[in-house]
Amino acid sequence: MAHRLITSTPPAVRIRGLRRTFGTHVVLDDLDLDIAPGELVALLGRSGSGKSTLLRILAGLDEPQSGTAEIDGAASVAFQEPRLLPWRRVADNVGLGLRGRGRAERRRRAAEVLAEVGLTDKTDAWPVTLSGGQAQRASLARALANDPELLLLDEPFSALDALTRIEMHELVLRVWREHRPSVLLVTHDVDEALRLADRVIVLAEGRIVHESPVPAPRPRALHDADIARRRVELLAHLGVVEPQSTTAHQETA
Ligand SMILES: Nc1ncnc2c1ncn2[C@@H]1O[C@H](COP(=O)(O)OP(=O)(O)OP(=O)(O)O)[C@@H](O)[C@H]1O
Repeated sequence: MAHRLITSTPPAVRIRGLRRTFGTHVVLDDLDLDIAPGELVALLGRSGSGKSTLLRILAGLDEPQSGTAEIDGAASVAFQEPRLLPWRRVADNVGLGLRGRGRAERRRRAAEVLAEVGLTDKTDAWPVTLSGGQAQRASLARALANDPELLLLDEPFSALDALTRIEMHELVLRVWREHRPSVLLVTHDVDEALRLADRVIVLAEGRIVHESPVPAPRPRALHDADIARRRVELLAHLGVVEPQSTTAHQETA
């Protein structure tokens, strides 16, 4: 089943027939997906369903056995762990992706994106002195530094406490509104997906088994009937609740 977005503009990401196996284990199985320019897509799936593998392929960190993943422009990635180099100050970490530019230009751009994520006061700090939330902001700043057309986020909020996570949601939405990259956000958290995404997709057995556009304007109330119905639907596709409760909920929603 092909999952294509009907759009008049060419997609920012075009994935066709993607297949990745590890030995006999088929992780991605003939996967098709389009992401529109400026679209924020959340990717849900059970542990081991291949979410990170897909993201790594898009980031150029892994190769599929067959199929294509085309990106219109540059991609940057932020991981669950901030992955800051401990022997470099925050601004130098943020400037790492700006190879080919002079040191002064890297510093200037690092200062710009650090201001954007609210970390100006940590410009010259060592990574070890940052809180978890600050380190994740620095990681986001590094991903933004080269002004990517595609931002790949691999569970960047999952290790954060609930309040910091909400702050990060707001930050990502602000950055996204301002720069309008396409975003692919890998998450385990159905509510996070429903709060942030234009479209939520579910990966299982190497394929996209469900997708749910989320038309509600932001900020979103998670108790809204439409969102609540989508949550039950998504949980059913993740195998967390019985499919019949989706139907029951739909009838009452
Ligand atoms: N380098 C590798 N060598 C062998 N198997 C791998 C490798 N990378 C991933 N896998 C396997 O591929 C499957 C998918 O892994 P992946 O990390 O993409 O899943 P995921 O959906 O991101 O999981 P999680 O939510 O737990 O992070 C898993 O079964 C994993 O063990």
